[in-house]
Amino acid sequence: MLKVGFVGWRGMVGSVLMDRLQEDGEFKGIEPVFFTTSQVGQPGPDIGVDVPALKDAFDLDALKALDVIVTCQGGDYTKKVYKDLRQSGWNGYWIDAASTLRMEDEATIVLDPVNRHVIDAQLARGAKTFVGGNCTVSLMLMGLGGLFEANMVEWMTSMTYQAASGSGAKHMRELLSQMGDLRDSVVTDLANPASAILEIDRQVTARMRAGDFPTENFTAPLAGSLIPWIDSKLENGQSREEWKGFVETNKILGLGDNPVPIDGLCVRIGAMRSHSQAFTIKLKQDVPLDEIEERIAKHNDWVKLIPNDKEATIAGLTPTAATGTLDIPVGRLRKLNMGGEYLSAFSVGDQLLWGAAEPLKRMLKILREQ
Ligand SMILES: NC(=O)C1=CN([C@@H]2O[C@H](COP(=O)(O)OP(=O)(O)OC[C@H]3O[C@@H](n4cnc5c(N)ncnc54)[C@H](OP(=O)(O)O)[C@@H]3O)[C@@H](O)[C@H]2O)C=CC1
Ligand SMILES: N[C@@H](CC(=O)OP(=O)(O)O)C(=O)O
Repeated sequence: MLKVGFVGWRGMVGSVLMDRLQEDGEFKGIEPVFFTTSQVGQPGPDIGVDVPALKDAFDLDALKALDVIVTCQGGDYTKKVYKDLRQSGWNGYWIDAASTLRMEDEATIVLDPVNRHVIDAQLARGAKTFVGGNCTVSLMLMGLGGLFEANMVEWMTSMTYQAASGSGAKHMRELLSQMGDLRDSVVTDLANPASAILEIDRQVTARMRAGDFPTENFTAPLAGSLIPWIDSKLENGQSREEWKGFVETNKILGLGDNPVPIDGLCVRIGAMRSHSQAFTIKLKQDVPLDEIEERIAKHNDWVKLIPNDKEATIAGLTPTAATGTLDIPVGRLRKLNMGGEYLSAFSVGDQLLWGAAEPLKRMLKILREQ
């Protein structure tokens, strides 16, 4: 039985991973050991099987006793521990949610419904480091995998609408605080249907711009607004989140010297935990829409084709519909005015499930079944 260490299990991504492992009965097939950076010696989580007290996540000797380490603790932890652990001779499997190692040669980005062939080839050549992809990239590939599988994409743009959870738990709280603050600022006028909406709007805008509006985490108002920048700036003017769209997609697909050009703008919006994306796709050929729909729908068990009409779209193609589910709704599929090779699409997905925890859970299962 594989001895599997979990680090970062009580964080937001880690908690979702714990839930999914329990739901699928995965703990029964492994010997789990739980680690912490702050609560050494405290009892481990209740997962339906006995677990030892929490161990120190920086104790290399304790880590070296493991066959597999699964970490959702974040990039700083990976930076502190991974290299020393490998240099100490540990040759176990490292499964990581953080971006730190993703583009390293020794790392494979895991999204098995899309790149099981790449994962299997890497395992066969002895690879030991497996990293979950960026959430927008994984969610895009879960939605449009059928087009990439059929080698139909010449290039693509992705314009994202990313939820607060992508920045972490504190940011989700801040979004709600901002929403509540705005509502509180006009509560009396709002209750009066005869009040002037432009006066309410003036008060709300003044509140968003006020020095004491809660923006400590986002550093800008998000509720009632948006933030068209995610992560740091690169020299070419892209944000780091935008850069990941091209490099990670092509690495996941194993396209090497023949990458598909992908670029776009990443925008934070006031959704809680589901990311949305609008795509413009240049196809290699003018393929009929019904064939495109079929390829998308048949690619995996989670993609859910939403008919391109208003009722179906507003019912099924939203963060409200997708959150908390493994569904990847894809809709707004139509040919654009630019010509038959130009396709639009819109997709949504829970960024803590397929965007973070689910690929890691499935990688652990792949190792267990080897
Ligand atoms: N948020 C996201 O959307 C995504 C995140 N990731 C990666 O996962 C990493 C972790 O992200 P996320 O889960 O959001 O981080 P969290 O901040 O929720 O958790 C990280 C760690 O903080 C510690 N912690 C301190 N106080 C608390 C508390 N009150 N409740 C829970 N944990 C606490 C825990 O470590 P300890 O038990 O040791 O104290 C926990 O493992 C990120 O840094 C990123 O690399 C990847 C994809 C998406
Ligand atoms: N950057 C993503 C979340 C995330 O954690 O991405 P990555 O795993 O690539 O660091 C977002 O803000 O929505």
